[in-house]
Amino acid sequence: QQPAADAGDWPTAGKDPGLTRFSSLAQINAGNVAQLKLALHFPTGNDRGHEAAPIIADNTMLVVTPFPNVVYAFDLAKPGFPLKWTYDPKPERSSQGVACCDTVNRGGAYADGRFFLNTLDNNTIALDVKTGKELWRTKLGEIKDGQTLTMAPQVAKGKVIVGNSGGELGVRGWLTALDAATGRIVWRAYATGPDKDVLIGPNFKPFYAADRGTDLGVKTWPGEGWKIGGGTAWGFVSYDPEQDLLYYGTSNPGPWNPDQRPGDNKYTSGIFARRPDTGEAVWYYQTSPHDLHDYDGVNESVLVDLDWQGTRRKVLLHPDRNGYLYVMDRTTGQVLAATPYGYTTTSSGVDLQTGALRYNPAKTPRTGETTRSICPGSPGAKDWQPSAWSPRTKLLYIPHQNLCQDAITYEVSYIAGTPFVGVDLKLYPGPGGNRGLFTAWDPVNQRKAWQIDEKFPVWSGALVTAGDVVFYGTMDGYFKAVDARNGHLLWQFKGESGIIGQPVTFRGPDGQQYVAVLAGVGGWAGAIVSGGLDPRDATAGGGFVNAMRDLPSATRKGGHLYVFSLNGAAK
Ligand SMILES: O=C(O)c1cc(C(=O)O)c2c(n1)C(=O)C(=O)c1cc(C(=O)O)[nH]c1-2
Repeated sequence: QQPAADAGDWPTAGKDPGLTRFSSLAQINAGNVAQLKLALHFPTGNDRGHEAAPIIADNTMLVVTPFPNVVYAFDLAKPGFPLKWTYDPKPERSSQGVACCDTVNRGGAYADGRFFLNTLDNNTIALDVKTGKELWRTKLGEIKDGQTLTMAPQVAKGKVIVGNSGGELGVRGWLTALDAATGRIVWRAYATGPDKDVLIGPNFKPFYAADRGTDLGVKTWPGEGWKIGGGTAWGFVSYDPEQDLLYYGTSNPGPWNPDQRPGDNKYTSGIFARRPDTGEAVWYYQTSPHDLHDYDGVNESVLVDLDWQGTRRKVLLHPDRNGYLYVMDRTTGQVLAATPYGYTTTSSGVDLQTGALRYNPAKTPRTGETTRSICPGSPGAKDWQPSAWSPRTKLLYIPHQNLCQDAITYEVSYIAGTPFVGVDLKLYPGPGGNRGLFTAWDPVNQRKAWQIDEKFPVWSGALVTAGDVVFYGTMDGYFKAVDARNGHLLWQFKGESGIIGQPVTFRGPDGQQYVAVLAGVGGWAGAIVSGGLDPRDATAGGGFVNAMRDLPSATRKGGHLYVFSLNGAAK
């Protein structure tokens, strides 16, 4: 939506502040993409899930690995893209023990000659892109409390925006802004607790009555439950310079067992709009009040302008884990539409008058009981894997999954730095049996334009270009290019490991268009391979192992950077 400074670069994970993941480059198009050739293959030597978006700026490609979060900088101005420098942040090893879902990292962000990254052990670091020299490092949290950092930072108005992880360990969630020049913490906004901690003041104007009130971050919890109540901010953050608002989602409340936390559990599992200068909250909308199934609210909000029922509206598109594709007025937080884009048994719709999600009472987990056919399961209709928007086709390209689950719920005690869940899951394929879907969604007409079935969950990001080509990867290792208009497969490449990374495209100094993606299976969905989990234990890996028993025979672990172009290797 907002044009990037240089269309040939890819400065932040979402490409532009609105997270469209759309590139205006069109050298590679639907007619010639079948001729793509490998231009660079770089094994990272790291066996964990590779979720990062390569970042392109200053003729440099910057890649962050999973723990130990090594940064590789490639010189795009030289033939063959040789390494320019590497940087090892040497994070504390114990951080691996508290990461919920593999030891992933979703990549860094570039601004003004600097590269910003988060390490699993809770540091945000700034590097000089020319030299790889560390400029500053700020510690933001404690491993012993169960905190980690996995998200890709955003940069807005000279600030680096970072959110924590640890919603499965009773971590109290926050979003923090650091001064990009010095690393000083400018503000921190908690998701739970009194208004002063949540940075709620006189300018907080939620659209729906259910989200209005004083100190709801305390009053919607039993006792002091808000102190260990989750609401982390581990997803992508979007920024609208015109509205001067940041948008991001908060994670699930802790523990998962809903009987232990009666109330709405504000401000978890919802979307915040905040001012980047002060962190002050402007609106909030709770997608899943009193979240019953770990649906979170962290999925990306893509900022687009739409012709909506006769008027031009500034909206955000938010494909939530709870199964609904929300079209919201991003200036007010009003829900204009909430349409299921996956199979759902846990609710029967969203009331557009009150904003309330209509839960199906038959699917409410109760302590001591087993609840069956919870659809979507806890990873939701879509997890963290980000969608892409094309202003040409006016479609949102959503990589996602089709999974249901049975859940056994029990009482859990809080012990700092250990799982605070109280639910054992067993995930399995949803209707049709295919575990993955790639959906092109038309938000104006609130329907699918086309859809591709995939065997495994589609756990990679999506990329769309002005050449009307959409790219995504599969967990069994295919990197695919499909026609943005109809989903027809145009090209595919089989990589050495399953793909859960975020594909990007850029123009090299030689004028050629390149496409880059990381392979390296893992994350929550691929933990059976990257973590070597035992397929006989159905509840292993948070219950995901049960749905992925055939993944180890379809791919193997290992990180690889692949770069493609029409003419092959960079000259
Ligand atoms: O609540 C949290 O703090 C938190 C953190 C993370 C993470 O940091 O990776 C995930 C989740 N929750 C989560 O619910 C989830 O489904 C998930 C999947 C993945 C992944 O990388 O595959 N991470 C996470």
